Amino acid sequence: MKNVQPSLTVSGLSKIYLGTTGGVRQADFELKNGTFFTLLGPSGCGKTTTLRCIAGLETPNTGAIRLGATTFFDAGTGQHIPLNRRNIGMVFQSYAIWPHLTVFENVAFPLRVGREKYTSTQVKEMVEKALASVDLMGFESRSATQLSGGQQQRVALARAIVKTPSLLLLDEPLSNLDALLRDEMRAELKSLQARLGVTTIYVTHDQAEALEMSDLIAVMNKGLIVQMGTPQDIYFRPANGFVASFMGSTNVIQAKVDADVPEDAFGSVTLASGRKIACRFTRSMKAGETIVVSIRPENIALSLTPNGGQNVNQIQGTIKSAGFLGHLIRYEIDIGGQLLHANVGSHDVFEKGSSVSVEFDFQNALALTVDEGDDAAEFGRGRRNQVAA
Ligand SMILES: Nc1ncnc2c1ncn2[C@@H]1O[C@H](COP(=O)(O)OP(=O)(O)OP(=O)(O)O)[C@@H](O)[C@H]1O
Repeated sequence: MKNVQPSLTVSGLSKIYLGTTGGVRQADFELKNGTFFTLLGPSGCGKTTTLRCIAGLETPNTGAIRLGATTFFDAGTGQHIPLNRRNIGMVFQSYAIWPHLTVFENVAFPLRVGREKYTSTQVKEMVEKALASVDLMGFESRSATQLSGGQQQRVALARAIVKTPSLLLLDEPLSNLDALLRDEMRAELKSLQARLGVTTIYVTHDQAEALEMSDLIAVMNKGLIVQMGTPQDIYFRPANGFVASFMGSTNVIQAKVDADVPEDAFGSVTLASGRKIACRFTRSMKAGETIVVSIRPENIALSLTPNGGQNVNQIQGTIKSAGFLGHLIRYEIDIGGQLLHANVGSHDVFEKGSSVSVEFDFQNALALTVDEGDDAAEFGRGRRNQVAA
């Protein structure tokens, strides 16, 4: 890492909207050149605010933003480079394509209004290159209104890259497309970004999108970056209960720590039912602390009689419901007032109401802190405990 010139450095960035508590607080990140970086989090967590500060559309309250040797913004020195001098390409959810202009003129727009002057041959070359990158050759003279949603999105992308930006900012660019097209565009967008090698910041609230496309993800909650890491880090090693539950597909149940546990160790916790289980702790925790335990549905085995084994938790539960998913059945199991989901092979059929042995390895039960500001009790029930198939 040491020898790589950081492409974008954001340090101590805060922007809180006047008279509100909304915005972003103390965001810090450094992106290597060419990184696909995603700001991921629920609605209102501050993703767009962060992006707008980097673009120069908002003036931060504190912090600094640097791209290589260029300071975009520094609250300490008062430096502030305006948007049109940051060489940034942007695409938003609403494509902001001009309906009265042709595809060519939409893409050429940044070349016509910028400070730099281009000859008509240069404009033609640059627009054609950008249109070829998004697979829209031959559409130059079409009116933007004669395009499908997906094609309009490509035009917006072509316009964002026509000046070969140093930074590409994408704010939920796929959310207006239907599910099938969205999937297709994810792969296309990722390969276009890799081809261009442009550092990209992508805003989304869609976990799958973030996992599939990113080199690095920052999960945000209530204005704060609560975890930053690779998709694998975020998925397999969530920093706390909020990240685990936000990433979906996991059981998040409330528990209390039985005795002090050091970092990177196994320890015992007590569930709401009074049942004790062993968990893996990635950080030290104190006796009596309220925590959440994350257990992935695919790591739970069900049987009519306990199989037991070394380093395996065994809890008795009752099948509440079953959902057939083809190759899997997704069971909802009551374990003494708390609900767990288990995805098991569809050859293992259990009747509703039957008593089952619920088993999972100690190491697959991850003890996590409850995120600051979130109510621990919220994690043990209701929506927070819902897991996607
Ligand atoms: N111009 C503004 N004035 C006042 N408050 C604002 C303004 N823009 C955003 N906010 C508030 O700041 C918070 C963060 O908003 P932001 O748009 O950054 O969230 P987000 O994570 O991008 O959400 P979404 O996914 O819904 O777009 C929200 O509470 C929002 O209501």
